[in-house]
Amino acid sequence: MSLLALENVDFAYRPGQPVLSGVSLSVAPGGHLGIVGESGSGKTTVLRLLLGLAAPQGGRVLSDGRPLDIRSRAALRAHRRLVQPVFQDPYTALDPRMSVRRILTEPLQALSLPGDPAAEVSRVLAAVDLPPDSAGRRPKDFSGGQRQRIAIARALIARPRVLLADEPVSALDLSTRVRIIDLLAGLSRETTLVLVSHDLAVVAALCPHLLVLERGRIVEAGATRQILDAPSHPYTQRLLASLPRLPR
Ligand SMILES: Nc1ncnc2c1ncn2[C@@H]1O[C@H](COP(=O)(O)OP(=O)(O)OP(=O)(O)O)[C@@H](O)[C@H]1O
Repeated sequence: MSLLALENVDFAYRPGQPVLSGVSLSVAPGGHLGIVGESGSGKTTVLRLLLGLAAPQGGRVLSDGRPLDIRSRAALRAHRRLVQPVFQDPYTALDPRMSVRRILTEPLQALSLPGDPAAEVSRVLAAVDLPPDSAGRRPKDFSGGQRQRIAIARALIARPRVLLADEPVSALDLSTRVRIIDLLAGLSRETTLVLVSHDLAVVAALCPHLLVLERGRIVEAGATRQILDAPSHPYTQRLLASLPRLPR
């Protein structure tokens, strides 16, 4: 069964201006999914719906097989335990006034998760390769790549089954990018990644499944390697020609 799905979803921020039309997708355990498309094609909006930050006007979002009603606090809490986000910019994603310990333990409190917070903080800091004494420091004491590690640790502390990542490395320099990609690639089998990225090399490295969005519609979906090798839709062909390619 899928962990997360969109079924025939329509969405508009403003009436009469559709942003997503008839979008269906399904995230199976371990089936890392990459989402690509031109700027404005609706990638971030797909992630917002998957996160439960907005509800579609047509179709439905399935959370662990059940229709998600974001008006229900209980349903949203259950959904947040299933799905956690990582955003693009590690500089704005972390509250500068908080210690790393507080940043990391906040989701535990918000979701009333069991377990010893100190042990959980140690667990996730180790998972993202940060030293244990990071907990007492503040975001300003860390580099961009280290801040993104903190953001990933915050997402992981709730032991989500799906990590939704919106351009998680595009704000980082090249060598840091590679290290964060390695970190995401090494996620435990229990965590499935849904990744939006402009960088096809990043998507190809992390996601065996790919979905191509053009102006709010899916024009191609399937095995990443197959689509990159032989894109069947003209939009995908143009997109591949205009985006950075994976060196082979
Ligand atoms: N909060 C909003 N209110 C109104 N329109 C919005 C809002 N957010 C996005 N849009 C519009 O919805 C469309 C899709 O935006 P979205 O951010 O999902 O695209 P994207 O593919 O993620 O783009 P990018 O790659 O530039 O981040 C765009 O036309 C955008 O202008």
